[in-house]
Amino acid sequence: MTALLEVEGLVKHFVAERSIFGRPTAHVKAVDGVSFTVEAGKTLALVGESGCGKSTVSRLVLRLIEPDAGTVRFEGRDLGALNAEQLRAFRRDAQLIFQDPYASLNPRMTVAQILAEPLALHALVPSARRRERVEELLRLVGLEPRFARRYPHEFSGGQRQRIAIARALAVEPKLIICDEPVSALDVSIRSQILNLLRDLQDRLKLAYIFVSHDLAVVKHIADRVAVMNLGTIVETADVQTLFATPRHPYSRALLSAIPVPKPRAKRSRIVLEGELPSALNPPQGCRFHTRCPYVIARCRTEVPQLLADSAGHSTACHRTAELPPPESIVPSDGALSPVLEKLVAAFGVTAEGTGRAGVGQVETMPRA
Ligand SMILES: Nc1ncnc2c1ncn2[C@@H]1O[C@H](COP(=O)(O)OP(=O)(O)OP(=O)(O)O)[C@@H](O)[C@H]1O
Repeated sequence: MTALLEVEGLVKHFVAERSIFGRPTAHVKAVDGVSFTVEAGKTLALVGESGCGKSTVSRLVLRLIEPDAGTVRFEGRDLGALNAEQLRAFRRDAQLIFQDPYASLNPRMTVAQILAEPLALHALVPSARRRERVEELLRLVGLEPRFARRYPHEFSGGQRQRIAIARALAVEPKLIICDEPVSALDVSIRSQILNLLRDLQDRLKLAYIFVSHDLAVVKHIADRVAVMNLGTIVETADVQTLFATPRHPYSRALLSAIPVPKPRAKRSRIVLEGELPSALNPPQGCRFHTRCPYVIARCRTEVPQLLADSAGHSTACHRTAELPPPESIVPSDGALSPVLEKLVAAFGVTAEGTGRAGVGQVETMPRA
């Protein structure tokens, strides 16, 4: 069966510097050969530190920017080969929800106008039925229909994200890209929005690409996870598999950086040593080698391929077979899974008091 979305070999380099004659002299390798699939009705989480290329992948998938190379197929059709009318139809099928709903909602429009706009644009509902559909959409995201007359500034952050979700749903999409949809929200309402997204997925058979730097949130929502580092995917697996047996040293470091809810709990956070590389000048060979505790000579010269095992767990690391099992390096006070189960219950905890790096960030120290 064909996946809803198939992304293959996607590349996007941005010009970072030009000579005085206007010729490009430096490029940011934002996305450099990314491949993944998303099944209908399922969630793929794209995780990684800030600047690893998650948002650029999202914009490429939605064809908001053109790739330098690679293909994106939606329901088997190459988006690069669509004519204007087909691209318009695709824009209905695939929607985007942003981190900051306030910035994405027009402050001068009422909620009714905001939700009616896509209905009119895609000629989905006759004008006489629009009010009814707006009320239906509000109920779908847990808001009262009487809110339709209000403006975005009259709502809380969580309510505004519900309005943004309702607007995305107005066109009955098959895929929604959620770009850090709960990062800007209060911890107390993050779980409400995540539960809403899951509930809507079950009811409407939606597929999500869930972009996040926060693995604790990802555990709660994803079916599959793709871990990105400097424009490439280094590991991809089912969510349970990735959390229980992360293979790539970068995934292990990211997982160990999830804050533990109990301040006194023993934890063994992996603090990486070495130079923090940039997408402007990524390291040769494996892009993680400057920070990898298991680096060998081969890693400095040869790019590791993303290779899948028979269970569909893919890793791009020359040393996958030789590394110690994650249990021996991650927690010092018990198995990984129970620790993470507690995190799920308490996800959304901040990085306060857990080290210098933020949530989802790997702490990197210069090598002595
Ligand atoms: N239009 C652009 N022009 C030049 N460089 C860009 C552009 N857009 C993104 N970049 C660069 O590409 C790299 C990847 O950026 P991207 O926003 O995709 O990462 P991200 O993982 O989504 O990070 P964040 O979580 O901080 O948004 C970064 O180095 C960024 O500075």
